[in-house]
Amino acid sequence: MQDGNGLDHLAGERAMAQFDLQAMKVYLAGGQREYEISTKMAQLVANDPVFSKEDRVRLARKDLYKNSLRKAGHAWKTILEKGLSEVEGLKLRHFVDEPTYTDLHWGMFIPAIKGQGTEEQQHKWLPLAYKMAIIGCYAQTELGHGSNVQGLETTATFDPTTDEFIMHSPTVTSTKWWPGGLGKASTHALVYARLITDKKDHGIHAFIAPIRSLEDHTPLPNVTVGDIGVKFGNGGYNTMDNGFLRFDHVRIPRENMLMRLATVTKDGKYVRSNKPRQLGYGAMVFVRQGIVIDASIYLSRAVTIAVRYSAVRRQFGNKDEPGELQVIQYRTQQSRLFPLLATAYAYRAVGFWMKSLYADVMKRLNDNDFSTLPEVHACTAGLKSITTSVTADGIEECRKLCGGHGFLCASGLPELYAAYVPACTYEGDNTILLLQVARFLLKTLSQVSKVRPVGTAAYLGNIKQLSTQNCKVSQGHDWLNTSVLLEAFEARSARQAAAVALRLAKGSGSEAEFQENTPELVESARAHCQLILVSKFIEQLQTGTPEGIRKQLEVLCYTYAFSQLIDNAGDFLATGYVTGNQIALAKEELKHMFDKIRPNAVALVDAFDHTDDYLGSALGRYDGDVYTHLYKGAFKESLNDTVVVDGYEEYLKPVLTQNLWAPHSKL
Ligand SMILES: CCCCCCCCCCCCCCCCCCCCCC(=O)SCCNC(=O)CCNC(=O)[C@H](O)C(C)(C)COP(=O)(O)OP(=O)(O)OC[C@H]1O[C@@H](n2cnc3c(N)ncnc32)[C@H](O)[C@@H]1OP(=O)(O)O
Ligand SMILES: Cc1cc2nc3c(=O)[nH]c(=O)nc-3n(C[C@H](O)[C@H](O)[C@H](O)COP(=O)(O)OP(=O)(O)OC[C@H]3O[C@@H](n4cnc5c(N)ncnc54)[C@H](O)[C@@H]3O)c2cc1C
Repeated sequence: MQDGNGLDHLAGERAMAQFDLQAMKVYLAGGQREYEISTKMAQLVANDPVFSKEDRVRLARKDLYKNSLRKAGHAWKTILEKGLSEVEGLKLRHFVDEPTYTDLHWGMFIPAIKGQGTEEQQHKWLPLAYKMAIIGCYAQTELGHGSNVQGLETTATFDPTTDEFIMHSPTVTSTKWWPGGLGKASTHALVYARLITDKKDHGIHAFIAPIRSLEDHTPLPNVTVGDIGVKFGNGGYNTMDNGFLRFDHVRIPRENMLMRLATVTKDGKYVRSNKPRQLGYGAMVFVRQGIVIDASIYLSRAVTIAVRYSAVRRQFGNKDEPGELQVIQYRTQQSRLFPLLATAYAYRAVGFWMKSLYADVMKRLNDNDFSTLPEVHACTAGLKSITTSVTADGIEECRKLCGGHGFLCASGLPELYAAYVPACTYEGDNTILLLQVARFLLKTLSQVSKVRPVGTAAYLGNIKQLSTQNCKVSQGHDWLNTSVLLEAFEARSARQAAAVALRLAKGSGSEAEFQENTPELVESARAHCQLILVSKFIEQLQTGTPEGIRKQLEVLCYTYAFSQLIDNAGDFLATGYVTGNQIALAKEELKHMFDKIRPNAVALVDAFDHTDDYLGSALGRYDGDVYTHLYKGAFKESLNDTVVVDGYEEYLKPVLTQNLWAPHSKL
């Protein structure tokens, strides 16, 4: 059997690297301490058989889910027994690499209580949640409404005679539908419902509703709850018990309404705090900011697989070189693969920045400073949208880049895609989120003469200059100036936003006109987000990047920016800021960047430091021994458990042995 020469090829690839690999690993991990924790947790998970991912795509749903419960329980036990810190626990969860109920418990239930609960409520619920004596989920979406949160139908009606809320699901469409962890695991749900006091509807508020017995886990009286069914793909998101939930006049104590933003008194009086109601969306902002770095991780996994495999795989050849060519040598392969590699790096850098942005807004909110909230909302919503869409498409592109073998589950790519693609929908449908960004841009532009825009919208303060001056690039290397590049992205975004704002301003201001212009609004939001991504990648590079990796990061940064410019050339040209010739010059520069990436490509994906266990891919193995492992893998296929397939006697043999012509055959 041919072993594909994989080992030799990747060793040769690694020898070509022109940067400090270790420094890059530390940079991508977010620092030396994070790097050490990451390495430790990756080993811990890889060496523990309970966390094995083997056969995940072959398990029936019930077994898959039970195994996922086993892993989550074991993870929790490991965290407690080893006394792991929060950062270590999160890393452990990361390497376990399975969506599960604990994600929603820690990722949304707890943050929502922290953000919306009073101090007293936090003291009551958080200790229980922290020791997992209760398991919580985030029950917002219903069968009838997900994006339109204000349209939710579940009611929480206050009964002053008993000092309780009556939780009720009045219609089929009011059934809670989708919450992760709700289906089978949760004991409590954070329910978003219409608050009604004295027949008055005060809109959507959050309530903690017990849903399962803490004694035997059975649903509480008048609660109907279960799993919504099998989802897209094998394995993937099917380890999660996304659930449904209905209440039939279920009573909960008044104190179970989270009352930081609004209160209902014992006698039924509704009192709003002076804090903005948008703080009720805080858990979503928290998760959205984290999704950007997650996008980088998922994309980097796919890219690692595709780059390593492209260096191992050989097809055709040319007269000038002996043997067949590695497919990574082909320009078309590079032009599809290297921008994705650069994108994974870009999202990592921007993800780091998002963390600081979020930390800053939290500090401000604690000091009752709400001034940056709209910008942070636009940023988190927009970048969540762009990065998840690009990553989902990027994983699929990596699958295609691996040819036929990419279609096998052994490549790791189909399951990666299935687990990732719902990120385009959950935590806000990506189009809905871009429309939020567009509304923010319109509002900012409408106030630009009075209020100087700040943060990521600051460039809109220069709208006049950006609308009148054109791009100065006359030779390819003119593009290798970050201010020239940034100005191009700023001008394109400012002009697109201004154009649609002007069109709307000329109209009657009706909702129908707004709707008519939503495609352009979405495009302008996308342009704004692409500008943020490019500018923050550049900014991150300019702030203390170690010498041994700076050059490579610059190459990746230009690769990212040029590919964005070229992929969106239509928009750039339509704004009139750049010419066709300038785009052509950027294309040439991009090819030069590919030449610089090529000798470093394998080392650049090694720097992501994904272990073989975590990647779970025969094509993306560190040693490049692809063919041996694909071949060995086939013997794990359950159809090969017997040499003669089950079903032969009943169904194959009769076909083979009847020896009759089909009645109407003309053969
Ligand atoms: C192993 C064990 C080990 C243990 C170890 C530990 C393991 C731990 C593991 C931990 C891992 C963690 C990972 C988590 C994973 C999670 C997975 C994901 C799950 C997915 C969850 C979900 O899927 S959960 C549902 C999300 N469902 C949406 O996402 C609905 C979208 N729909 C909207 O989001 C709104 O509905 C929409 C459109 C804005 C209209 O809102 P609306 O109706 O109120 O109307 P408007 O548009 O008028 O907005 C009114 C004004 O609010 C402003 N504004 C709007 N939103 C704002 C906001 N967020 N912040 C600030 N401001 C905001 C806006 O800008 C306006 O401002 P202005 O008035 O100034 O213009
Ligand atoms: C795997 C997964 C996990 C989830 N986990 C949770 C959870 O834990 N808790 C929870 O509460 N929810 C959860 N959800 C639900 C999720 O948050 C919603 O599905 C999401 O917010 C989208 O809402 P929707 O389903 O109502 O889509 P819809 O809004 O019905 O979208 C359908 C289509 O209509 C378009 N559309 C809708 N409104 C407009 C508009 N105004 N303008 C233009 N286009 C529009 C959308 O762009 C989309 O193309 C989960 C969903 C998934 C898939």
